Amino acid sequence: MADDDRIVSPEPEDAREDSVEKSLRPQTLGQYIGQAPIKHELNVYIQAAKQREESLDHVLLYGPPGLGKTTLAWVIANEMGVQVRTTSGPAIEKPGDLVALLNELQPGDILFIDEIHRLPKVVEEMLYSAMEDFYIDIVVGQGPTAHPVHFPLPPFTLIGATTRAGLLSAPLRDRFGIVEHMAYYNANDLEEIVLRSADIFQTPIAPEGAHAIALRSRGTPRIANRLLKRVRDFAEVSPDHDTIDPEIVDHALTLLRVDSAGLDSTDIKLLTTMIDYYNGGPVGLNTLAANIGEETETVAAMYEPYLLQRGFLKRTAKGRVVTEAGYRHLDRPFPTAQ
Ligand SMILES: Nc1ncnc2c1ncn2[C@@H]1O[C@H](COP(=O)(O)OP(=O)(O)OP(=O)(O)O)[C@@H](O)[C@H]1O
Ligand SMILES: [Mg+2]
Repeated sequence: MADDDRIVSPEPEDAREDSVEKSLRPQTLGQYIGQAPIKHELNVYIQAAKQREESLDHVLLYGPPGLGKTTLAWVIANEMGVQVRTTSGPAIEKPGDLVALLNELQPGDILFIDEIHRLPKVVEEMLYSAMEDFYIDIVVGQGPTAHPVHFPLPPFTLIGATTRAGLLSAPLRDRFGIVEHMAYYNANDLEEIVLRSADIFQTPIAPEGAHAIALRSRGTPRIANRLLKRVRDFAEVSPDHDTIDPEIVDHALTLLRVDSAGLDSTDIKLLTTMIDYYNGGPVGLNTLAANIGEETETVAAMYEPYLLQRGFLKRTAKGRVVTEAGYRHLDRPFPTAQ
């Protein structure tokens, strides 16, 4: 199965899912569920910036895909009462693309750059003066007529989002006054997100049903919303379930091969390969990836983070090791030292 076909992939499935997501996006900090420490901090900075009638300091949001970075950027714009322009690192190919974007900003506006770790170096370097002192120097013309032009910018806020904070250069990272790490959501927050989305879809759901979906959503709102949509289909065609309850959730997600902890068949293959062929580890990531027929990068980015976070896997100096909780989840006896 290709990675982007995984029902529990944290990446958006397609353009259709993208548009459903837009309809589910909270508009205000009050509607934004979970991430309490981040909301609290941002609320202070937003109120302070508004009182001083200044633009908000630049914000860097980092964390795994699907946790609500893009959503939060729109919420911030809404709370500040400013416009937001969105783009992404790979979309800004040359300095002229950045100039065009910056040129359209009104004072206080937000420029949102997704996947900011993928900005070309020349563009990144232009951002330094833009972020720090609100100007850029560009060279106009070619050959003997080329001359530098000093281009002042309105005060603006850059919001950068990245799943790979470690790939950002220090000079860029240091220019963000506000740096927030997005954490996986707990089951209560995900339950609330599912209930809110079901309300928007006008789908009847029991709180226990929402909780059952939450437990299988890998700490990720995007996955919670996707599982809700799939379960809703099952509930709608089922003669004896008009409300989503734990029974129909279990039925639907078992058919879709998402287990009680949100693991799919690849996650399980990964863990059982480690147990059956390597005594639970330690195993190197490359070896493991080759064994289950996946790219190392894919295992590192898509499978491992959640297994680590759930405590089914741990990293050691010698490689990855299946934990006792991992064995228990698979109903396998944990080997005791002899
Ligand atoms: N705190 C939240 N409360 C309610 N819904 C949320 C929250 N966070 C995210 N969502 C929902 O989850 C979906 C994914 O969020 P979003 O697109 O912002 O994720 P992302 O972190 O930008 O992902 P990516 O890294 O793939 O760009 C959206 O449909 C959004 O409505
Ligand atoms: Mg996003």
